[in-house]
Amino acid sequence: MNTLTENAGLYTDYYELTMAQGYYLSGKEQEQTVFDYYYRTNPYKGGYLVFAGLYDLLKILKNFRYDDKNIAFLRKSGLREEFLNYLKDFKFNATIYSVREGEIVFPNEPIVRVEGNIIEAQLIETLLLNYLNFQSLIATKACRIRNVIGKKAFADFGLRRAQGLGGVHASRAAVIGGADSTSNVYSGFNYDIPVSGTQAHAWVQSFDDELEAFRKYAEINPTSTVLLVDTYNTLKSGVPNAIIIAKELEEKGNKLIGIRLDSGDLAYLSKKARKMLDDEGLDYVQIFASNQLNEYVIKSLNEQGARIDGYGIGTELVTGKDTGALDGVYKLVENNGNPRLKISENIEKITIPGKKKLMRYFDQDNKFFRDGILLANEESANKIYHPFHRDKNTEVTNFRAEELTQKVMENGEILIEEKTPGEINAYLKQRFNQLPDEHKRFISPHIYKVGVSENLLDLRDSMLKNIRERIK
Ligand SMILES: Nc1ncnc2c1ncn2[C@@H]1O[C@H](COP(=O)(O)OP(=O)(O)OP(=O)(O)O)[C@@H](O)[C@H]1O
Ligand SMILES: O=P(O)(O)OC[C@H]1O[C@H](OP(=O)(O)OP(=O)(O)O)[C@H](O)[C@@H]1O
Ligand SMILES: O=C(O)c1cccnc1
Repeated sequence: MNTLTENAGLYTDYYELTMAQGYYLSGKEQEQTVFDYYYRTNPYKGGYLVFAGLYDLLKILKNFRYDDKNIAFLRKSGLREEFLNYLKDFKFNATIYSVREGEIVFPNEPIVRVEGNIIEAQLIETLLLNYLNFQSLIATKACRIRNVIGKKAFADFGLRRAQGLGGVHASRAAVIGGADSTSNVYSGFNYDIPVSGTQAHAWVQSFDDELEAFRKYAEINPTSTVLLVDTYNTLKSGVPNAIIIAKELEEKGNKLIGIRLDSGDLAYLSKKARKMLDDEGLDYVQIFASNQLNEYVIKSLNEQGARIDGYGIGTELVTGKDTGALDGVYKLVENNGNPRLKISENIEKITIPGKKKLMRYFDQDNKFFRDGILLANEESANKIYHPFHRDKNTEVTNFRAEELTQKVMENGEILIEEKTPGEINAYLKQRFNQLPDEHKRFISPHIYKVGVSENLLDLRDSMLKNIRERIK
C-alpha cells in the first residue's frame, strides 16, 4: 500500500518541484533562506488561534525524500534528469523554530520559521501549510466549544462527517483544543487518545422493542452503558425504559452511566428527563446530548438551564464550521542573509522582512498584555510599534517577557519530545486562563495587539522606500 509517510516528498504542489528544479538548474541550491509561517485572519470571527499540527509535521518531514518509484513518477510528470538525480539523494535537512503546540497565537505573528537551503525550504511549503492550517483551525473550534462546555464531558463524534482522511488529524486537533475523548478509534490508536462511545439507532432498531435492546446492551456492558433514548419517543418510551434498565443494573450492583438525547428540544427534554430520573432516585444517571451542536447552541442551552452533563460533537467540530479554511501562508523573508519583502496593494499584506522572533509580554496579573515581533538577533525591545503607524506604540520595559519560538528541528532531526494531545491540551488550558476575557467572546472580540520592534520597523520602511524608488 502507498502510505503518505512513504511518499512524503510527493505531498506537495507541483510548482514547488518545478521551482526547486529551477533553483537547482540556476545554481542556487546552496542559497540559505528563511521562510515564515503566519496567518492573517482569526477563524470563526474570533479573537485568537490555537496552534496545532506541529508534531505530525515534524514526523513527516523526517521522511521527506524520493524513492525510485517517486522519481519515475516525477520523470513522467516532466521533471529533468539532472534534477531527478539530485532528488535521489535529497533529505530534508533544515532547522525549524516554532511556538509550542497548544499555544494561543494571533494574526501576522511568525509562528514557525524554517531555515534551510532554498530547495528544501521551498519543497515543504505545501505540506507545512496543509498540516498546520487544518489542525490549528480544528483545535481553535474545539477550544471555543470547551469554553462554553466548562468542566462537563466533551467527546468528538466527527469522523463520519469529516472531510475524508482529514478526520484523522481532526480528532487529534479536537483533543488538543479541549475534547476529552474521541469516537475515532484510528486516531485513538495513532495518538494515544481515550476513545468513548454510546450506541446508534441501528442497535435499538435491530430488536423488536426498545426495552429488549437496552437490556441486552446493559447485560453485555454492565459498567459502561449509555442508552440512546430517542428512537421512538424520548419521554414516553426511551427515558421510562432507561429507568427500568437502571434499576435492573442496580439489582446486580451496577450503575447505568447515562442516556443520550439526539433530537428534539434538548433544553426541554433534558429538564424533563432529569426530573423523571431524579424522581426514581437515579440522580447519578447522566444526560448526554448530540445533534448538530456547536458553541452557539451550547451557550444557548446553558442560558436555557438545560440539564446536560456531557456533549458529543461531530460535524461542526471536525469541519471547522463556518470557517472553510485557515488562511495561513508561508513567505520567504530572507535569502542569503538579505531580508526580503513582498509588497501588496493591500497594506496589511506587505510582509515583515528578515529573521525574526516572537515575544510575549505579561501584565502584573500574568495575563497576556502584548506580543512583539523582534529581529532574531535583538535581545529585547523597550517599545513595540504598530506595524504601520509609528505613533501608536507601547512601552514594554516593565513587563515580563517570554520568547515563544523555540528550536524544534535541527538538520532534519526532531529536538522535542512527542506529547499526547491531552498533554498539549493541559498547556492550552494554562494559556487560555492567561488570555484576557475580552479576546474570548464570540461577538466582536477585542483585537489583541501585536507590535514590532523599532529596528524591524526601520528595516521594513527602508526596504519599502528602496523598492518604491526602484519601481519609479
Ligand atoms: N433548546 C434548544 N435551543 C437551541 N437549539 C436547540 C435546542 N434544542 C435543540 N437545538 C438544536 O436545534 C437543532 C434541531 O435540529 P432539527 O431541526 O434537525 O430537529 P431534530 O429534533 O434534530 O430532528 P431530527 O434529528 O430527528 O431530524 C439541532 O441543531 C439542535 O442541536
Ligand atoms: O450531529 P453531529 O454533531 O454531527 O454528531 C454526530 C451525529 O452522528 C450520529 O448520528 P447518525 O444519524 O449518523 O447516527 P446514529 O444512528 O448513531 O444517530 C450521532 O447520533 C450524532 O447525531
Ligand atoms: O458513540 C456515539 O454515540 C457516537 C459516535 C459517533 C457518532 N455519533 C455517535
